[in-house]
Amino acid sequence: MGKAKFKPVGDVKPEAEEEVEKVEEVEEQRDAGAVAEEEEEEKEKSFEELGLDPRLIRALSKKGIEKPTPIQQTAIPYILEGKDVVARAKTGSGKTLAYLLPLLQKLFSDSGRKKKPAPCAFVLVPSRELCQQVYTEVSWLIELCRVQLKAVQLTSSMPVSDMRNALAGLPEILVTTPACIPKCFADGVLDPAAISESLEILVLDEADLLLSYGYEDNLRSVTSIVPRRCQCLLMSATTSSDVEKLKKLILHNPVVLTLQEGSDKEEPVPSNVQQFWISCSAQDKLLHILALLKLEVVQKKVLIFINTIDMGFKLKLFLEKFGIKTAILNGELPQNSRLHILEQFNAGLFDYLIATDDNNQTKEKEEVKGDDNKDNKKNKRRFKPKLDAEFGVVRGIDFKKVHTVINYDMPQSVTGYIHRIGRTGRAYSSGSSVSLVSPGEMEGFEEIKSFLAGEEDKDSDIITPFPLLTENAVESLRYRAEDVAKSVTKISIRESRAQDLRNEIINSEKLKSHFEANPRDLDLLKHDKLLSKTAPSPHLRDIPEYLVDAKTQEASKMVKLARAAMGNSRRSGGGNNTKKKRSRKGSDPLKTFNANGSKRGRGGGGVGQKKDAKGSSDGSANKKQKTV
Ligand SMILES: Nc1ncnc2c1ncn2[C@@H]1O[C@H](COP(=O)(O)OP(=O)(O)OP(=O)(O)O)[C@@H](O)[C@H]1O
Repeated sequence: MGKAKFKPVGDVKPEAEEEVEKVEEVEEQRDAGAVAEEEEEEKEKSFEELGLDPRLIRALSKKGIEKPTPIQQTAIPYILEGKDVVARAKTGSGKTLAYLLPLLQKLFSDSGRKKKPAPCAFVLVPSRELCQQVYTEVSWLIELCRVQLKAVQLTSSMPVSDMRNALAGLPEILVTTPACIPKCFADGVLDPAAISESLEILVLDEADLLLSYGYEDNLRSVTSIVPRRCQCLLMSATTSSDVEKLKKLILHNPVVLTLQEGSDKEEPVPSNVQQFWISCSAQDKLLHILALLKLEVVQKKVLIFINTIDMGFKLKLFLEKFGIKTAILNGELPQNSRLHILEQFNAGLFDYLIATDDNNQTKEKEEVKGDDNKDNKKNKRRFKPKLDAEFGVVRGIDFKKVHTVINYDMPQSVTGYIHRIGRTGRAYSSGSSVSLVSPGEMEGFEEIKSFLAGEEDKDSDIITPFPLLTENAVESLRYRAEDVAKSVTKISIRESRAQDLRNEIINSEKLKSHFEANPRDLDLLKHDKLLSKTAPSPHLRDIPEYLVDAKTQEASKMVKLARAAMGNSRRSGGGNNTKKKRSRKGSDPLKTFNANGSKRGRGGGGVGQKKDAKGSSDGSANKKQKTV
């Protein structure tokens, strides 16, 4: 998170000029001293210098958070001043605390006074998972600060009686989705007039996603009762016309902050994420993911994205046959199960999570065309899933310690790519991504690449070919992979999906009561259990050494060594990892090792300098390539 600059973007209304100038002043001051790296470092502000309350600083310290990220350094003072703020900063840059800290500080001064008839701070997020995440974050801050504030979360699926109970203690902070508020009005749980009287701060988190989740009408009914004096904050990872629309709909003369790191170019993907790709046919994707995971040339934990639920089950069943256990996360699972899977994954209880990243049912309808890219009219969908409209597992979720994101299926949009990749390399940690790109996905992939490279740098290769898998290594697995793939039939996929759903519904009930009694116990149920009825046969579980190409074997050893050096063993818990950053940097084989033989020197032929897709090896095409 090194050097950072902020500058105003977009069409700020004339009356906002004063604020924008202030932002420019900030930028000028930073630029003036930006010659020497040390000076730049010196200018980094501490939480104290941002004017944060000592209670909050102590609470952060207890959680191992010692210095603010760039977006926090810039946004917090403006929010404390009472300005409306639009903050755009890349995924994992710490936007949640950037608004929660000043929001809480503002409420501190009110705590102890007479309770208001409705919450005075609303945080609106696009999904239930995010609701839970933000609620958890705000709850530990309140707890550690020992202040008399109360936060609640509401989602549309809650029974009205639960909603009433939650609001009965007159909470100051409400974390919810936009869809839930009109429902609360309709059920008489929230009173619009009381909100108009009480509301002081409104936050739209993940603003770039709110409209794409279909919340426009819901948001309009909320904004119609937001009082003029209310401070509005809009946080987003990408710039889009949706953000602009929301800005116009809700904000008054906002300060617009855009985080730019290192250069003037906007880089929406964190610079500490190395991005790779592998070109293969749609049919060969199973083979390639098998090679990546079985030969252990990617760092665990691994988050694997697919576009349809059936594909997730196909992948799970396929990998199971080789003794690779995975868990599945998608919108048809009950909410308790989803939250539990997330908690278990974050706690390091399993290494591989296969996730479907949104609730777009049209994609689900395409599943029959599916992975083989074949139109097959006979294959009408028989299993119609009931997807949760507030499901959004990927976007904005703070997956902990994910080292690798794999796009098994390519996302359908540039924004989708950015949000997926943003699940690794969060805050000050490092990560990498590997995208499996079939010929049919190449157009979309090129679009993503040119977006990331930007207008001026069209030829630069931010996403480079994955260097640690040789063709021999992949081919050595082909026979087994193809044989096993045939055994994963549509019927077995359907049965597994139905079985998994049944299991999780039962689990969900157990979880509900269990969580009530033991909120901290994570190990009640295993989500990465086998779905196939037969255990993997030994000849598939253990790939004989003679089959594995020597160079890939060496790469795999390096990855394992790096894992050991990083202390990234399975079942490692949470905690602050900034202290390990140095050794992690030095030992990541994705920076120091090249399967083609050479170790990477400063100007040498490692991953960063590896030949690009067009065959350039002079490094010029890779000048945007970041090392982790
Ligand atoms: N100042 C800090 N120092 C260290 N870690 C931090 C700091 N601020 C936040 N974090 C941690 O960084 C991670 C990412 O933060 P957060 O989820 O707020 O990112 P984000 O910008 O909202 O990402 P996204 O756009 O994907 O939602 C979290 O685990 C958070 O606890």
